Amino acid sequence: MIVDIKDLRKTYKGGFDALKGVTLGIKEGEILALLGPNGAGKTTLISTICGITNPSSGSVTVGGHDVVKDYRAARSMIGLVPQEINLEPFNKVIDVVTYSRGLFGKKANPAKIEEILKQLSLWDKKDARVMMLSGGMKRRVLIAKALSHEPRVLFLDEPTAGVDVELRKDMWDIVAKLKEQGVTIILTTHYIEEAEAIADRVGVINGGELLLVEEKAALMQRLGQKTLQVDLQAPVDAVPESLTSYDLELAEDGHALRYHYDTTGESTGITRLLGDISAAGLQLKDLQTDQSSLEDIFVGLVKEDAA
Ligand SMILES: Nc1ncnc2c1ncn2[C@@H]1O[C@H](COP(=O)(O)OP(=O)(O)OP(=O)(O)O)[C@@H](O)[C@H]1O
Repeated sequence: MIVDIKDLRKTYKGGFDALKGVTLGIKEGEILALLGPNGAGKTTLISTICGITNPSSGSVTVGGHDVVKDYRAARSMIGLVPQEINLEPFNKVIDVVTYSRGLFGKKANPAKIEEILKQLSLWDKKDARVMMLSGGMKRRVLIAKALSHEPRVLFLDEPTAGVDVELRKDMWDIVAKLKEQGVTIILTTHYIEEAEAIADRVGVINGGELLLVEEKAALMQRLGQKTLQVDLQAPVDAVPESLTSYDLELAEDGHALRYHYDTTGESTGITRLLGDISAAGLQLKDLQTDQSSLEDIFVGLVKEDAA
C-alpha cells in the first residue's frame, strides 16, 4: 500500500468530528475517486494525508513514512492540487513550477520542468504571467506545480468543480496519462460521472465516515441490475402461486409486479416471465424498466447513513 490510513479521526477545535475513524489502503498506481457530498470530510481527509492538518488520532503513512513523525519524507512523495486556485498573479508559469520544485529540496532540473509543462500543454505559455491565463490554464499550472518535484502520489481536490465539459474531459485525459506513468492518483469529487469515467476504485464518504470502497467494475456490475415493472389491468391481492419462483414484488397497491434481473447475465428471463404471467390469467396494461445507477447507490448509502 503506498498510502495506508488507519482509524483516522479529526475533531476540529469547536468539537466537530470531521473524520470518524477512516481506514483505507491505497494501492500503488491506482486511481481512487472519493465521492461525497459537501461537508463529507473529503478535504479534511486529504489535508491530513498531506500533513497540512494534524489528525486527532490514528495514523497515515505514505511510502512507509508517517505523515506526522516523518513529515518531510512523506510530503516529498506527495503532489497536491488544491481546490482553490492559489497562484501569484504576476509570476511566470515556468517560475511557479521551477520554484515549487526547489521548495521540496530537489535539485534544479530544467529538462524535467520542460517535460511537465509540455505534458500539460503549457510549454508555449511558459513565459506568460499567471493572471493572463484562462481558468482552465490556471488549473493546469496547479497540476504542473504539484508534479514539479516528481511525486509518486497525486491528490486532486475537486479537480473539475465548476469547469466546463470540455475542460473536464481534458482533465480526465491528463489523469489517465499520469496513471500510465505510474503515478497513484486520489481525487475527490461530487460528480458521480467523474468517478465512473476515470476511477479504478470508488470510495464513498459521508459524515466523516467511509461508507464503501469498491472496485468500479464491481460497482458497475451492480449497475447492471434492472427492474421490470409489469402494470396490471386489474389489481391482485398476492403474487400468484405459479409465479413464486420469480421473486416478484407486489407494487402500486397490487396494480403492478416488479421483477429484478441482471443485464450482464446470459438470459434475463423476461420472455418466460411474461408468458407465465399471462398463463396465470393476469392481463398486462403496460411495461416499464428502470436501471439503478451509481447515483442511486450513492444516494441510497448517504440516506441510510443519515437515518
Ligand atoms: N478548520 C475547521 N474548523 C472547524 N470545522 C471545520 C474546519 N474545516 C472544516 N470543517 C468542517 O468539517 C466538515 C468537513 O469539511 P471538509 O472540507 O473536509 O468537507 P468536504 O467533503 O471537503 O466538502 P466540500 O466538498 O464542501 O469541500 C464540514 O462540516 C466543515 O464545516
